[in-house]
Amino acid sequence: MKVVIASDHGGVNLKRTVTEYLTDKKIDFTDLGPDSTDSVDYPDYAKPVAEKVAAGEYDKGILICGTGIGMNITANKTKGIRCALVHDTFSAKATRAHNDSNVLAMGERVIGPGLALEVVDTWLNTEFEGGRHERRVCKIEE
Ligand SMILES: O=C(CO)[C@H](O)[C@H](O)[C@H](O)COP(=O)(O)O
Repeated sequence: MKVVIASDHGGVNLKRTVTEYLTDKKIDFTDLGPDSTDSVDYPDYAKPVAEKVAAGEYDKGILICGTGIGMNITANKTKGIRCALVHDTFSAKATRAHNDSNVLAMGERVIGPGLALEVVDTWLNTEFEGGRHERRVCKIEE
């Protein structure tokens, strides 16, 4: 699995925690930045992640800002992206199983690092169920 990840300044610390987890799990990932807490604009980082996932360069994307909301809104403007804003493991599982979400958005100012890693682990390791959900995902794409 190939993962692309980015944040804004409000998500850079949680992004470091997540990239350490990805490294530990030997998951192939690319970090599109930023590397510091200097203020940046989240659309500048969310859009490239969405475009790379939509183009098939990566299987999944992870976006982290203060709330996750701005990055979630931005990513979902790209055709083919189903970005889910998630801060609990039930939703992490459900959005993979039912929505086949291909980008995960989280907020560093919302969730602690321990739960965030559980969310990431659940989201990366849950398969799409297909069946009735396939029909609904097709309707989103239409
Ligand atoms: O996009 C967001 C809100 O929808 C993120 O939380 C941003 O990280 C936040 O807006 C950044 O705010 P700041 O006051 O410039 O740090």
